[in-house]
Amino acid sequence: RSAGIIGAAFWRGQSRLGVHEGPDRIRSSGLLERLKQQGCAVKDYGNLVFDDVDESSVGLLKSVAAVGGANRRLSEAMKAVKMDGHTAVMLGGDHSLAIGSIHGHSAAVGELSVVWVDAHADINTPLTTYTGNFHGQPMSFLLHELHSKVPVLPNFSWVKPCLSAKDLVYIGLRDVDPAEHYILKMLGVKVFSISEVDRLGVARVMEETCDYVTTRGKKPVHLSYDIDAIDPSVTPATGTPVVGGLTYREGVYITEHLSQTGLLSAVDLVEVNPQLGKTEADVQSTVNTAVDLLLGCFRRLREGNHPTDYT
Ligand SMILES: N[C@@H](CCCCC(O)O)C(=O)O
Ligand SMILES: [Mn+2]
Ligand SMILES: [Mn+2]
Ligand SMILES: [Mn+2]
Repeated sequence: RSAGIIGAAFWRGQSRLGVHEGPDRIRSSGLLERLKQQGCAVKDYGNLVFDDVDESSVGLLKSVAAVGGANRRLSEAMKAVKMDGHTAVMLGGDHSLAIGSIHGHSAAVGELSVVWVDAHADINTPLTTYTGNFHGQPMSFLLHELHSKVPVLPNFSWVKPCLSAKDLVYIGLRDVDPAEHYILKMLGVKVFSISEVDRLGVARVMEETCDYVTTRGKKPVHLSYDIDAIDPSVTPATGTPVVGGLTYREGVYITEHLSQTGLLSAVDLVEVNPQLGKTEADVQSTVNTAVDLLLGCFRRLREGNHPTDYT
C-alpha cells in the first residue's frame, strides 16, 4: 500500500479563520512517520498553491471564484496522485474541497462510490444554501441528479458531475437543513444518521454500508471524512461542531472497516481548525484523532500490528 498526501490549505468555503492550518498541523503531529512505521509507503505532494482570485460574492455565495479555482487545482492534483498509483489522502482545509477531490479521483478511476462521514450533509445547492458557505454545498456539484439545479458560476465551468445518488452513503448526520433533507429523500440517498448508529451500532452500519456500495459491483471508494462527525468532546477544534457525535471508537471503527475491504482509493480529512481549540489540549485531541482516523485507513488495527516480513 502507498499513500499520496496532498495538503489543501484552503478556508474560503467557510468563514472561520484557521482551517487552512489543518494540513501542516496534521503533518507535524507525525502522520507521515506513523504511516511509514506501519509499513505504508508515503509520498508527500506538499501543499497546493492556489492562485489569487477575487473573493467577491455572487449574491449570498461567498468567494465563488476562489472556491472554484482552488477546487480546479485540487482536481488536477488528485488525478495525478491517483495516476501515480497511490491511495490519495487530501488534508483540508474546509469541506468545499471535496468538489475537487472527488472530481479528480473520478477523472482517474471513473465510476466510484462515496462514503461521506459528517454531522452535516453538505448537499445544499447554490440556490438552497442559507449561509452562502461552499463547505455546505460540495455534493450538489458532484451529483448527476442535481446538475440541473446548479447555476453557472465563475470558475466552476470545469466541474462535471461524476457521482450517482445511488453510489453515495452518509454516516453520522445530525444537523441537516430542511432543503437538504428534502433532497436526500427525493434522491433516495442512503443515510445512516446518528439515530441509525444508535439503533444499529457501528458494526452493522459498516456491514450495510459495504454491502450497499458493492451491490452493483465493487467500485473504488472515496471516503470524505469531516472531523466534525466525531463528538466535539473529542474533536472540538472545528468550525461547525454539533453535540451528540460519533465516539472516537466509532470513528476509528469506520476507517478500520473500510480499510479491510481493500476498496479504499482516496480519503479526505477536512475541517480541522487549530485556531478553534480553547486550549492546546483541545487542538491536540482533535489533530491526534484525525491522525488515528487516517492510520485506520491504512490497515492499522487496534488489536496490534506487526511488519508483514515477520512470519
Ligand atoms: N448546512 C450548513 C452547515 C454546513 C457545514 C459544512 C461542514 O459539514 O463541512 C450550511 O450549508 O452552511
Ligand atoms: Mn462537511
Ligand atoms: Mn460537517
Ligand atoms: Mn450531466
